[in-house]
Amino acid sequence: MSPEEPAHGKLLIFTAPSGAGKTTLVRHLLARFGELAFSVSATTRPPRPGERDGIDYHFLTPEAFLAKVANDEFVEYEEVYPGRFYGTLHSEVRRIWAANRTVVFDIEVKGATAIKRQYPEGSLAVFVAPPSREILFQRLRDRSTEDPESLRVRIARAAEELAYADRFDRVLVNDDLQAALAEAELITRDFLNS
Ligand SMILES: Nc1ncnc2c1ncn2[C@@H]1O[C@H](COP(=O)(O)OP(=O)(O)OP(=O)(O)O)[C@@H](O)[C@H]1O
Ligand SMILES: Nc1nc2c(ncn2[C@@H]2O[C@H](COP(=O)(O)O)[C@@H](O)[C@H]2O)c(=O)[nH]1
Repeated sequence: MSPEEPAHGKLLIFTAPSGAGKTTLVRHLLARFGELAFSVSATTRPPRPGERDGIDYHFLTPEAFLAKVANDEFVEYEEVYPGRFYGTLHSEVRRIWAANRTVVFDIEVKGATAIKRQYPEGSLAVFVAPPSREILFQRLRDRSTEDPESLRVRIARAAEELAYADRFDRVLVNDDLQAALAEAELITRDFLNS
């Protein structure tokens, strides 16, 4: 923990391969539970249509991102795809805990593991599993956010990430969306009340 962080609050981590549905679940939970606040990650990838700087991500140049790395401003960071960095800022965790809220993360498996390692107390990590690899890849294709090369890289990485499921506290299978949203709500309510 960085020395300036206030008393340790709770952390709710949603992790999964790309396309499994963690952003969909997290958005729903943020609308449903006022106690939660989203940890806005920093990234060097360009914004997708409709994404807003400071809301969906802090969109940074590679130079600005690496300056923050050198300045020890990240809880964790990963080069998730070649040349594409993503990281959790200490300032986000501090901001949310200072407001007495629980930090919610939408993060890939290595970053989730790093956060769990740094905050073993007060954290819950939920792995969102797709019903099958084929459905996962189909969802990624249907989302239509990636160019063919990015899609290929995400699918290759997703195959590796599926093997991480057992390392987290809970596995939530995102098959029928309404059922998955209901289960995510139950998990969140139990965690907030714990
Ligand atoms: N249960 C579901 N049934 C059908 N489609 C779904 C379901 N859950 C999510 N989707 C759709 O699948 C796509 C991927 O979902 P989402 O963007 O939430 O995944 P993600 O895990 O956040 O991916 P990434 O890591 O790439 O950001 C989206 O188009 C979303 O609307
Ligand atoms: N290690 C981290 N991974 C992160 C962070 N923020 C997001 N992510 C994950 O990156 C991939 C790709 O995201 P996308 O928005 O380009 O689809 C996805 O798995 C995110 O969850 C972070 O701060 N650290």
